[in-house]
Amino acid sequence: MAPPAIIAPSILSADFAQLGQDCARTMEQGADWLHVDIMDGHFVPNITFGAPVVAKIRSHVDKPTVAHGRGTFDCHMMIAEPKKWVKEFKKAGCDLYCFHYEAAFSTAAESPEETSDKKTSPKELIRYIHDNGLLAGIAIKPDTSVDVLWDILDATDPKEKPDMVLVMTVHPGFGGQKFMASELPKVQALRAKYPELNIEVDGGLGPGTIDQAADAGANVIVAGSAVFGAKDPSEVISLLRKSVDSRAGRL
Ligand SMILES: O=C(CO)[C@H](O)[C@H](O)COP(=O)(O)O
Repeated sequence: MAPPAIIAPSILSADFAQLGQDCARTMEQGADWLHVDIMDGHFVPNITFGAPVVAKIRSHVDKPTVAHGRGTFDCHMMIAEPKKWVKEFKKAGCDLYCFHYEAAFSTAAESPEETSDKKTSPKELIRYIHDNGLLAGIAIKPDTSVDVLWDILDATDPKEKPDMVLVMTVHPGFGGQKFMASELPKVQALRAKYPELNIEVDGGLGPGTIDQAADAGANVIVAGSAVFGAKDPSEVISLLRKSVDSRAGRL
């Protein structure tokens, strides 16, 4: 059976002038995780915020008591040099550090102050994230084939295996874009091979698109505009959860 639904509202659609309160309210409305979009203006053509802001909002939401538990900060690192920021985000209160495969061969520098000629690789980066006490996620953009993930998911050393895969259903950079159903065969292929893997989808998810994503096998659902723009966010969160859990035979 696929793992239970995890609903992770993307705070990209929150009111940044009252981010802490918006995050706390979303949790009260039934969210499991918060999806925290970090954009650096290089890897994607947009800039959001960094570790100091994550540290501030962390104080508004209780830390999870178990891995993958309620209150998990699922930090989606849309940044060009993911290894550089692992320690900073751990300190800030991130729980799950999800980097992009497309950025994973960048510099091996381990802090913003450091430079390095060495390059890292996805498996090395996952090991490094785990060694720093975080869960590790790996994300792929719409133009990236799911085939790049098999070798990583089949890593024999558990330290090099990701805890979650994120399949982007929009081109990363902005909220409120149209859902790309063309990405769902990637989710189907992942679910067929890994029944227990946490598979996250992100971009354009809401009441009108959730059934397709749930049918494909996604269980971690990111929704920004659909949740923060809803008249009744609790109702939307509950609808997303039901769609996933009923398809997984949990209801
Ligand atoms: O990663 C993202 C953009 O790069 C956002 O998380 C995503 O697009 C969510 O927004 P929405 O649900 O409004 O599409």
